[in-house]
Amino acid sequence: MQATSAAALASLAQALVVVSTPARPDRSRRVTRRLPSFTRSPEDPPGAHALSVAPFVSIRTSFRRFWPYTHGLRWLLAVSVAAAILAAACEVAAIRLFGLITDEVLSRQDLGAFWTPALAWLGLAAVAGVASFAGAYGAAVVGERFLLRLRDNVFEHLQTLTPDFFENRRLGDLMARLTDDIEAIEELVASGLIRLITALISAVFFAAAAIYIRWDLALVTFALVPAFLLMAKVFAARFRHAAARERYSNALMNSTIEEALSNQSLVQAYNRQDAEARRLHEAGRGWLLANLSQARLSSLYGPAAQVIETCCLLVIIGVGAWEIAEGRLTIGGLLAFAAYLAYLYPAVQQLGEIALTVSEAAAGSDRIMEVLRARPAVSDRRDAHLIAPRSRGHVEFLDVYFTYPTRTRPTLSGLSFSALPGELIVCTGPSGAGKSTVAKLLMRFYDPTAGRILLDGEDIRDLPRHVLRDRITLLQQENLLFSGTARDNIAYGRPGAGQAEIVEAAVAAGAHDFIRALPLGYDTPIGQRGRLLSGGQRQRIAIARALLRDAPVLVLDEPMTGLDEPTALRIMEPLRRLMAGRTTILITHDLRLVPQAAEKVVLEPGRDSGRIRLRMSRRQGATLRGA
Ligand SMILES: Nc1ncnc2c1ncn2[C@@H]1O[C@H](COP(=O)(O)OP(=O)(O)OP(=O)(O)O)[C@@H](O)[C@H]1O
Repeated sequence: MQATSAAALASLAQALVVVSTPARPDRSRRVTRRLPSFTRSPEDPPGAHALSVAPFVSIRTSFRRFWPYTHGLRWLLAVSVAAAILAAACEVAAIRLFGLITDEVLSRQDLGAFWTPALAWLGLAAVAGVASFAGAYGAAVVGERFLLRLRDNVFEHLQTLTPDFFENRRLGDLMARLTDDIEAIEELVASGLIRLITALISAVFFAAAAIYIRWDLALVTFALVPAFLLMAKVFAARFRHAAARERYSNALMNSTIEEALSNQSLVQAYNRQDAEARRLHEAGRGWLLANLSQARLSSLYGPAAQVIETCCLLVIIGVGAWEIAEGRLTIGGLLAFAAYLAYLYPAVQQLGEIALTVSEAAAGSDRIMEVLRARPAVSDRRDAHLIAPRSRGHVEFLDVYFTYPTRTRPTLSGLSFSALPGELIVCTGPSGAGKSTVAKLLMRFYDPTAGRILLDGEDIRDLPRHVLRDRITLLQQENLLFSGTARDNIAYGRPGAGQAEIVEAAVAAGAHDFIRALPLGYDTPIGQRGRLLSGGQRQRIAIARALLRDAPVLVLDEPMTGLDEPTALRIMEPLRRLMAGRTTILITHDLRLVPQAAEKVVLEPGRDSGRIRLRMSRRQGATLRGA
């Protein structure tokens, strides 16, 4: 008889535990993906070498680095934790009521005793519901605001880096860092922290409640808790490597997609669609392998935890049945005890899972830390100051030497020239001689290795970079336009410019007529990088933008590139208007459109030493501007 009731109890307890086991929250808002080993795999498609693996940083260092971003959100973080704790406390009390109902109502078959605890239970459920909502929503607000703030900050930092940083990286990889990796940090610092505190406090609550009912029985079952934690520790180390591998293959895949799609006209013109599809397939396969290995680890973790949980359950049922038979425990007491454990183990298990999520998040954090550690090739001096409020536009290169950081041979060796205010200097020479490098040095994208560059007699390193760049307009070889409207692109030269000024600049640039003929006039979208326009039209928009900017120094880097002769001739007039009254450095290897008499700086790669020699000829007479 006793054996039958013990068996019934056991199955009841089992059912209770199954039913009352709380739903486990998603471990991560991102899909978690893991892999055990991390070396660049032979499956990596070509181009993988352009990606680097971020060095591992300790989780504590990552946390300390990003914790300040929670500033102003910490109160909400505390509220979320408090609400989650309140919800857990309500659950503890509800389980107690359940035990009470079992003993007082079900065992004694006394319906009269049912109503008071039932109402109390209902009240607790309502409070727990509100608290859960507040906790979850509060955590979401903290997480999202944290993400926004961190992304803004990382993006701002990226914009302080000089163009060489971007030239040495793949855009898809940077995009992945600004999206997925930043989310990973959020899981480490904001939602991860909330989950950790909540799980810890829930574990303490349910453990205390179980001890309250039967401390000796509780101690027996707690003995298995360290097994959970040990298991999580073993898994966590593998997860970190797996996540790093996944981050890497994700970035590789993003880069492949970004490059293939942004160069579609080239891909199609060269019939390379299949090759690009294969490249993406290989990158996708790498990602697939990474995800499958992660899935293996995740799938192993669940059943392993289940085994430990089942051991605990069997101990409770066995000992509990015996205790009831001995009259030392009521059925309600055993059920409540089992229910507490049913809540306790997921909380403990969640603690273990948080360790895994944090390990995974750390892989994303490593990649963001790497970006944040990057320093611009040039920076403002502490004592950088504004010299004259208006620049005359006198540019001088004094014995300038320059070697690119990734090169050993100098690109410029002892370059000297001077452009007086309003003067035109033509910088010419064969391809690769260093002409565009002159523009990069003047804009301070790099600093000379030796020698000085002066603007109005002051070393440009003594000027704040934004002041220097306000005084120089760069019209690049490749016309860089945004995907907005014609108006947006011209106004980019001077934010806040009115319609009349925009039209005036467009008229002077010879762009007004074709813009007016566009379907929506100035409001016509010009496509990604202005690709809905012709090369000459793009150039004229760029000239209008430069006119609006109205800086005293103008650097024209191969302004006729890609234009046929008639188009180039049509551009000459707007260019002349742009150059009028400005110091102009015209970089070109094509002297056909440059008057013979223009003053020239000729860059020549040296024949014997491989160094670059400078020959400069200054001639008087008509210049392009005056022609
Ligand atoms: N970011 C860079 N990092 C390393 N080397 C570079 C970088 N940019 C240019 N170089 C090298 O510096 C040299 C000069 O390049 P630059 O672009 O100044 O030549 P250029 O005279 O303007 O050529 P072109 O007329 O073909 O545009 C080249 O050998 C080039 O490979």
